[in-house]
Amino acid sequence: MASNLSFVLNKPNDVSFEERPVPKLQSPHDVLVAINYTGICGSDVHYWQHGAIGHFVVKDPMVLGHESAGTVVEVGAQVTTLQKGDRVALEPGYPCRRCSPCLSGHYNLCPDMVFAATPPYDGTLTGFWAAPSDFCFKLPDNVSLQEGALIEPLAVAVHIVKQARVQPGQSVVIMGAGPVGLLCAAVARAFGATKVVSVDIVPAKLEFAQSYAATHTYTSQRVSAEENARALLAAADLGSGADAVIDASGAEPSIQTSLHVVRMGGTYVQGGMGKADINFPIMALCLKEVTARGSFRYGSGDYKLAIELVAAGRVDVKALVNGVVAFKDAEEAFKKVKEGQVIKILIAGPNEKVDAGMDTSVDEKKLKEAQAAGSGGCC
Ligand SMILES: NC(=O)c1ccc[n+]([C@@H]2O[C@H](COP(=O)([O-])OP(=O)(O)OC[C@H]3O[C@@H](n4cnc5c(N)ncnc54)[C@H](O)[C@@H]3O)[C@@H](O)[C@H]2O)c1
Ligand SMILES: OC[C@H](O)C(O)[C@@H](O)CO
Repeated sequence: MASNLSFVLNKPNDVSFEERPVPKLQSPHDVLVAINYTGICGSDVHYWQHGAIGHFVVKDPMVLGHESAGTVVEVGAQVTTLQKGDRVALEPGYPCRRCSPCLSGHYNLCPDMVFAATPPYDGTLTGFWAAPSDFCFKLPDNVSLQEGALIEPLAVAVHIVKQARVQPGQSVVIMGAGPVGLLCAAVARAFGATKVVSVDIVPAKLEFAQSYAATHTYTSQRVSAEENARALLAAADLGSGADAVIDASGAEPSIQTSLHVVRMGGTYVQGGMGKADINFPIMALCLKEVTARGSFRYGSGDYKLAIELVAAGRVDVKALVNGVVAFKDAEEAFKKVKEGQVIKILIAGPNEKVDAGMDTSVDEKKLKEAQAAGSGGCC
């Protein structure tokens, strides 16, 4: 059997490569998948740097990674939907299927969720991954395995935009032009929004957003939230407010501005995960009868729709990928994400050949801007 080398976080800033046993199928409904590509999420970087996100604390060594695509190498006796050789996007969280949220169709809210690279559970930066077959989504022939690794963050964006109930012809403002915000912009366009405004504090990110999916951009100012909102509405010609505002930054000033940007009776969605508690303009929420919703990971139908959007050419995920590195260079890739040098970088599986080296050249100006800005923080 090929290598099951795994990229393990031992403690903050201490990672190692370990050969681990190839996982066994736990049920006849499971499949074994050889991992081809894995993207890095802000939460992976946060665990690597801090060893914890909220009450999720890395106490024992944990394999990182949860944005993966791979190839089926073994199928359980009861699996009817997949066969060996199928290329799949992996949904990395497995709910209990028995609790009230699961039975009501909101399995992403399952309190007993087993989620990859969320302690105490290992992640997908490994050679082989065993998973329930209904959480492995076959990729159409025109969707590559590298695109498959982007389905996870795209499903996050699909869920957020669904929570915003975006309708054709509407205006949507998206705070944050990191991978999640950019993908929200692309999904909002695919849902028929005619005005999509990307907002960030880093001009270089907005330059990319404009070339990607945004119809308008706005550089957030260090002024009061009301003043910032007024300038944003004027800059994007949004009149008295946007139909929907999505926070994909987690930053307190962005959340505050959002409530002053949304129109009377509009919708606000909290997708970003920053500080647990902030000052929130609750009077604006009340007086404008704003509908506010949270958004957590993804649920029924989100992976399927994410794949369909890519297959149909409605969302371009390839444009976000700056490069692919070999498995042995995983820590370097983490450093590049932390330093804001890339939008998305993929790590090839330990048994995967990497043909072209990534372009590691760094635009010093963009890097400095990104480092100075930081972000709302992860989770
Ligand atoms: N809800 C979920 O299930 C879920 C899933 C994945 C990620 N997230 C969260 O979504 C957020 C975005 O994820 P990401 O990977 O794109 O992160 P990211 O850090 O790459 O992007 C955040 C962006 O927000 C910008 N920003 C910071 N302060 C701002 C401000 N005041 N106004 C406007 N923009 C500002 C940053 O410059 C950055 O471009 C993070 O908070 C992450 O934790 C949520
Ligand atoms: O995309 C899924 C997210 O990264 C996870 O929920 C993470 O933020 C916490 O485990």
